[in-house]
Amino acid sequence: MSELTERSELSIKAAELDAADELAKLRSQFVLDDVVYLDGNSLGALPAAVPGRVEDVVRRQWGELRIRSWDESGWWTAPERIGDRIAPLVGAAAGQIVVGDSTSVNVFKAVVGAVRLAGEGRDEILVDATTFPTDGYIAQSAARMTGCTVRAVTPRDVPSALGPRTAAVLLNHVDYRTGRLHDLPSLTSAIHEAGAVAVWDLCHSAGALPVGLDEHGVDLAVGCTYKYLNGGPGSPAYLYVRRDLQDRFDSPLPGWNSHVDPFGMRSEYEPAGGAPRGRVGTPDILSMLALEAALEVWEEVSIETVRTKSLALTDFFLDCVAAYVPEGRVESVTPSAHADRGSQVALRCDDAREVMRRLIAQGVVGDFREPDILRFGFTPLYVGFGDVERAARVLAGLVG
Ligand SMILES: Cc1ncc(COP(=O)(O)O)c(C=O)c1O
Ligand SMILES: Nc1c(O)cccc1C(=O)C[C@H](N)C(=O)O
Repeated sequence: MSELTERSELSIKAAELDAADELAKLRSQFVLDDVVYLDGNSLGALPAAVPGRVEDVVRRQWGELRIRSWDESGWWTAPERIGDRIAPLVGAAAGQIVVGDSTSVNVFKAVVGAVRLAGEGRDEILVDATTFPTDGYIAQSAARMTGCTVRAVTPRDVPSALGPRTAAVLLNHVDYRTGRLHDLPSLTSAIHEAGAVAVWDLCHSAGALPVGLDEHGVDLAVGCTYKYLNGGPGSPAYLYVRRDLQDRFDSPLPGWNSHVDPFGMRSEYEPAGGAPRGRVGTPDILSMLALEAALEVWEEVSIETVRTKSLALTDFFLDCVAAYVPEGRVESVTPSAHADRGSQVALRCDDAREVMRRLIAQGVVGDFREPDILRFGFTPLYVGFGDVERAARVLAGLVG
């Protein structure tokens, strides 16, 4: 088939897929221009509801109500309330997620908390060898503080690395570089069989695919909200502590916001019950309420529908790349099996840094990851099949 015929066939296919896409209407709920935005796995696009909400929070809630807003505008309870909004997206019942702090800080709370839950005689922390670096750094420090050692293990090798000394295992649900989706149900169950505590980092899966935290008995989980949840730059992260562990969860950062009686101003620490035990200090209200507005877009969306579209988008991108880009010029390092794929496609390419720079200059925004990865994230709420076809076509024009 000639290149031109192939191109028009894929363009027609893209138009058909867009016409049949039940999520296509959501794109208007985001502020987007004619750029193809495939970097929502780093920073999600701006939901149209956010600017007005932030304006109200600043001008009315802060400007007019001032201190009264802690009660009257629901500021004080925002961490748990917004946690409950995230909960269904990651398969958690209400009352187990608290929003606040960065992912890194929550990794620290979760890993130290996990080691403390694991109890005596367990002094090894296994960490995903392919992890996003911050998790590894934090785990190292958590280990030093708790008298543990850290061992880096590739997720698929975790079952054979587990033993009677394993206290906690920190894993990424989706690999930030390759887009590989790890098998959360079976790894969690192997960790439990060994008597250890499972901590999952959901940064690259929450809002892109079903996680099933409760269903799979995950112990602790953390995630950011600025990627597929579109909370905005630096929006607060979250911590999940499974309900039956909450009474034993011993936070290494027991700030006054997690006290059972914060305004009692007591010198003795007594932890609150439930999700608020994961709080630390005063919540970052402006970012948090921007996130709350951003989450409204999920009101009528099921995460299963999002997953179906996500897989269709990444499949279609791989098809378009295969059709347009000369063979051997780029190589996908993202698994082709749906069961192993998150919501991104990573293409290895020798001159990836320069190619991404030129792609961005031509209106296709992905990102470059060391050493040679072109990374494209597909946010089903606002990316369409026409975007996908255009991205592959522009890429082919650059590398062909
Ligand atoms: C898997 C993963 N964990 C953690 C982080 C970052 O943590 P923080 O929100 O503390 O910057 C990222 C991305 O920045 C990430 O991809
Ligand atoms: N959090 C980020 C930031 O503050 C600046 C630039 C990028 C980020 C990211 O989130 C990177 C992202 N976690 C990644 O997967 O590479």
